[in-house]
Amino acid sequence: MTGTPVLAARDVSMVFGGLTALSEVNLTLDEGQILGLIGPNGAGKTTFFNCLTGLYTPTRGTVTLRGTRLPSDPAAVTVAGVARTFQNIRLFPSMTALENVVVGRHSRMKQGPLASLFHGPAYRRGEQAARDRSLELLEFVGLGRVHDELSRNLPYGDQRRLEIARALATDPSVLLLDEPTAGMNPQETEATRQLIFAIRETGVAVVVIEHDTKFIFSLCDHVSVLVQGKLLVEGTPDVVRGDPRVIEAYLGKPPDEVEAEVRHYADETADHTQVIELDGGSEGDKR
Ligand SMILES: Nc1ncnc2c1ncn2[C@@H]1O[C@H](COP(=O)(O)OP(=O)(O)OP(=O)(O)O)[C@@H](O)[C@H]1O
Repeated sequence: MTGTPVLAARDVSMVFGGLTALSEVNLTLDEGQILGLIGPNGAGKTTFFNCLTGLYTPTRGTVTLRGTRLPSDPAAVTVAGVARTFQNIRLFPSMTALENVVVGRHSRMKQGPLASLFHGPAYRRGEQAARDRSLELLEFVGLGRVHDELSRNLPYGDQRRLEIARALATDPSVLLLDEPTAGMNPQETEATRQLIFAIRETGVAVVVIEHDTKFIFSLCDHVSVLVQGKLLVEGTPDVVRGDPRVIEAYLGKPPDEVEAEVRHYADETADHTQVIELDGGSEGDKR
């Protein structure tokens, strides 16, 4: 792909005291791409997301969005067009699903303090537009029917999707998802895979952290593998899953089991492709 990447990290390092959590990590995310970030526990994946979203200021290196350097300020990064979800769900439990999404929408609104103080017509129009867009997004993620439920009463999988709707409410160019299928059953995981394809179709590029490699390899155009804070391998799912260093480092298998693992993944993917074709899968499936 040519042109300026939508998101680029160059030589990002993050040192906590004596611990180097990230060492000169690079990432290039192109328009329309779904990129997977995998690696063992403690590899630095969430730290990297924190550096991309301004929560941490990298010790060294830069992060740019369409060529412009991003500030070390999470709110400003959101306004610039990078949204994220967290590994641990961070909803407002006593608010409804709709209210949670409207909160995300507010980061996009340009209401001045006087408008909100006097609740004038401009304020009311803005609030109505935020509500309408939030309802649309709830429909998009499959939660329209429960928009009035308190978020704490929603099943776990729905809470994860609600977080995605709230992130989308900020109108991002890039969406970062930290373990979006953690704790989900296979049906919910598949629904999430389809949702991410649908998000890409709306023009949002996506980076996904996930431990479920089957999910990552069947979802992503490009996969980066972090091990001990360093980029070990990157490339297409085929390149990455066939790399013995990945299987050995990531799955902790001794070399003589590597070949069996590679065969296992290849077989599973072949089976999966067949199911999708029988079901007449979407465009996203065929990528
Ligand atoms: N704020 C912090 N202060 C000190 N050390 C930190 C901080 N945040 C992360 N670390 C350390 O950085 C390393 C990378 O952690 P990180 O959470 O980024 O890994 P991860 O790949 O996301 O792991 P997991 O898959 O378990 O979520 C770990 O050794 C962790 O203890």
